[in-house]
Amino acid sequence: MASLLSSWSFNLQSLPATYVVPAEKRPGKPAPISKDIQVIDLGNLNRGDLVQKIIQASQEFGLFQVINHGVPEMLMIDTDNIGKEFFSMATEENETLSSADDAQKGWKLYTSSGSYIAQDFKYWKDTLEHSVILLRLASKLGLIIQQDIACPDPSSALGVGGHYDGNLITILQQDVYGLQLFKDGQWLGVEPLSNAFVINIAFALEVISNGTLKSAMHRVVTNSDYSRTSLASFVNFPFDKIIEPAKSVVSPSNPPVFRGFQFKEFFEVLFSKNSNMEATFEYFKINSQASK
Ligand SMILES: O=C(O)CCC(=O)C(=O)O
Ligand SMILES: [Fe+2]
Repeated sequence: MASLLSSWSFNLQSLPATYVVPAEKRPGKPAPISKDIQVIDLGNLNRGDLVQKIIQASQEFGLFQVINHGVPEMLMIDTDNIGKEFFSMATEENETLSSADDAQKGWKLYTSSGSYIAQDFKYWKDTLEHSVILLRLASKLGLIIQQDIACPDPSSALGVGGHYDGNLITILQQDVYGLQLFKDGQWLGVEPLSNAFVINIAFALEVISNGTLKSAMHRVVTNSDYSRTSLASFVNFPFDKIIEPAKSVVSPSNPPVFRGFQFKEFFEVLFSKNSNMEATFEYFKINSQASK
């Protein structure tokens, strides 16, 4: 395992060349925080209005925030602090925790990208990843804690490059600004709110909704003043689960836009297409004229 960024990157004067993102993918000028991204109060609406609001936000942005979700703010702060504490622990301690058989153990500790994303440059982040299997729901939940260290050159680096998540939805907690959403040709900043979860529509839900709900293209930028910790819970499926447009949403007048596939196939195709998300989406579309 390459050394964790957290162990060597403090007080660097310049960005090491391997972290310099190719010019066309660099963050460029700072994106404004968008006031259009909805913050939905789960405690304040009747169910019908709430469902409408969530559907609308999922169609329009593919990303929204929720407050009054029932998770105590103190617990969210404590969890964030545990993430920070973990990454500030002595390096040797962290690195002896990690080994080649991480996949079998159900957790991984790594720097830069996850294993299925092949990149010729590195992302400015460390990740601790857990895989939790919820047997009763027959689903899988991946929990990751990520840390983007204060970066010597935020305009040339990325915490995570632009991507869509492949799972059902992602539930995310962020403490410092960094998350951005791509919409209508521009990057919009997602406001960090200490009491909110960001909900991200991911590719499998776009497929299940037959393209009605849009998965959100997003990325993470770094900054030079603060380290950023985020916790993301990925609601996943067992790898052999068939993902396809729900029977209740397809009809002769609304034919399926995506073909059915095994969940694991998404990651295989993504890998075979060198992490090109658009090409991966196209691969699963029945008719490539279909809108995205
Ligand atoms: O750190 C974040 O806010 C988002 C991370 C992310 O997009 C991912 O890991 O898929
Ligand atoms: Fe993501």
